Amino acid sequence: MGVKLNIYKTDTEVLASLAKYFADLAKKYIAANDRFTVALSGGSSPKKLHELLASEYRDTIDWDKVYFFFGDERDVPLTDSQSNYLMAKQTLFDPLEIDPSHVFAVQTNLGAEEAAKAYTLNLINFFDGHNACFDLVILGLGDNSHTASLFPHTSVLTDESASIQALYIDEVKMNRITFTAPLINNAHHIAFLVYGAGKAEAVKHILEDNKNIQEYPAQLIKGNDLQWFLDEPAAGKLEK
Ligand SMILES: O=C(O)[C@H](O)[C@@H](O)[C@H](O)[C@H](O)COP(=O)(O)O
Repeated sequence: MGVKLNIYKTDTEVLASLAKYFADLAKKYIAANDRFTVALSGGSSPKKLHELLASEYRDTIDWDKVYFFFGDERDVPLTDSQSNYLMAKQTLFDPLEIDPSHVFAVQTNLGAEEAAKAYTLNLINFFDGHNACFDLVILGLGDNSHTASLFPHTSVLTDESASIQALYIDEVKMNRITFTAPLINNAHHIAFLVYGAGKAEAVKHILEDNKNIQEYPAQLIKGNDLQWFLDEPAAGKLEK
């Protein structure tokens, strides 16, 4: 399957569509495998998605069979306002009273390098030694065309291993722990959640410009089912 663009007039419609997609996949995989594995995105865009899932889908998804991971994390305490884990805890895990044993936070208390190694072991254990294959990976997009913590001109962009890497990102002046592109691309389904005119340039770079992964890292993301959930402002620079 190729890339599917789901473009809506407003961010509210984008979020509603992705929430339904999430719910449909959850039901499908829970019915098939008795579990649904999802890697969440950080940043601010997913907050409203989480809140929508925790409210509109509280009673329609068997949340006790959903297992949560993080496509990337900042090297800060899990209580820090910059923590992707804390954002998800506040907007999704706490409202839904998710069993903490079903949430795999990056153990940043170990330090970035050790946290990446520990996370890799967690994935090996969870996926019984097989290459981690998430049912769904949700991604955001930075206005500089990064996704997860795959930032322009960083060493992780050419890492061909399906793994978790820790690296210092000069652009944000902090260590990050991130899935590599091959690990993301192993997923059954990948969904970009991007809204707002500020992302329009980056969306065009990723979807229409010539291949240049150092400048536009999100071009690395490929998959069997790769879907973009966009509002019209974010899609505003695409060829009509
Ligand atoms: O840890 C992170 O920051 C995210 O994983 C990152 O890749 C994010 O998705 C983009 O930076 C977009 O962030 P916004 O949604 O806040 O624009």
